[in-house]
Amino acid sequence: MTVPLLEVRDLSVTFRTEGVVTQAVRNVSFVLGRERLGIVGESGSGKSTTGRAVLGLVPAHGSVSASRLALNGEDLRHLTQHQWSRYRGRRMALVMQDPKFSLNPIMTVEKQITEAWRLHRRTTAAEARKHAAAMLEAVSIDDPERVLRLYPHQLSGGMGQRVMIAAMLIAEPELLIADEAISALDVTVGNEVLAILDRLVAERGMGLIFISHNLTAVAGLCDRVVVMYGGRVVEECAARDLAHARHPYTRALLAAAPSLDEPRASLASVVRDPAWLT
Ligand SMILES: Nc1ncnc2c1ncn2[C@@H]1O[C@H](COP(=O)(O)OP(=O)(O)OP(=O)(O)O)[C@@H](O)[C@H]1O
Repeated sequence: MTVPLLEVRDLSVTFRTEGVVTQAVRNVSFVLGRERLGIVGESGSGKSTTGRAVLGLVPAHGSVSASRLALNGEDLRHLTQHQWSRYRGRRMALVMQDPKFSLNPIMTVEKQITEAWRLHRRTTAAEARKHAAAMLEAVSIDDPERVLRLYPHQLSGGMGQRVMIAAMLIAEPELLIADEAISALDVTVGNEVLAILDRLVAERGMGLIFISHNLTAVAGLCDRVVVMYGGRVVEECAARDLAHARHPYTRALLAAAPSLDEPRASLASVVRDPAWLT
């Protein structure tokens, strides 16, 4: 039997802040191969917390439990912070929403891309620079030698996001988690970034978890989709079947998805059924 790239079983995350308990993720289970899995759901449904728990990035006031959390069969549940940082540096990576906040403003593009990579490998600065330039080419940046010398404020949003992707992929991770990775970009630039992710995931045989509000992007990019509501998975289907999803919440999400040619229902007007949470 082949071991899946990622196994998540009965994942729960609870936050305790000033006496208030929030159950952000409740018994979430899914399996990921070297494929693209979309996680969709409205704001607060637990998508990001699920992604962060897989990466060992839940803050200390959150408690995480799972009956299985494994990367290529390796149990991740009892890793120390040091072990987590090694997994994140080499085997798993996160691309977040806004490169403005993810890139270090006082580091050149070259430094951003090579720094984490050099921590894990013995390599010269010249070799690292060559590799970084090749990564910039892989994310369709023209004139990489020039761009390596720039600082984040000199990059457009789309270029910043490509630099982030280059920085995350230089270590050749097996799993990439993209959390609202195109939400801060305009439609055209967002589509370009999607096309780059699509190509890189296929070329490198990675697994991708693509967390997004954008059902159109998810349906276009992903193989399978998990729909979350109130911290739970309420539906899982092939991305091509998303338009025919059965669950009333997924249907409501689809009805509320923005469209250029017709007005859409507001998600706030959806009647919510407590039974979805049981
Ligand atoms: N660090 C945190 N401390 C306390 N509560 C948190 C924290 N992070 C998330 N939560 C809570 O957990 C729940 C799920 O949030 P989460 O960010 O995972 O949802 P989401 O579906 O990713 O939403 P969005 O699309 O707005 O990012 C929410 O109720 C949120 O307020």
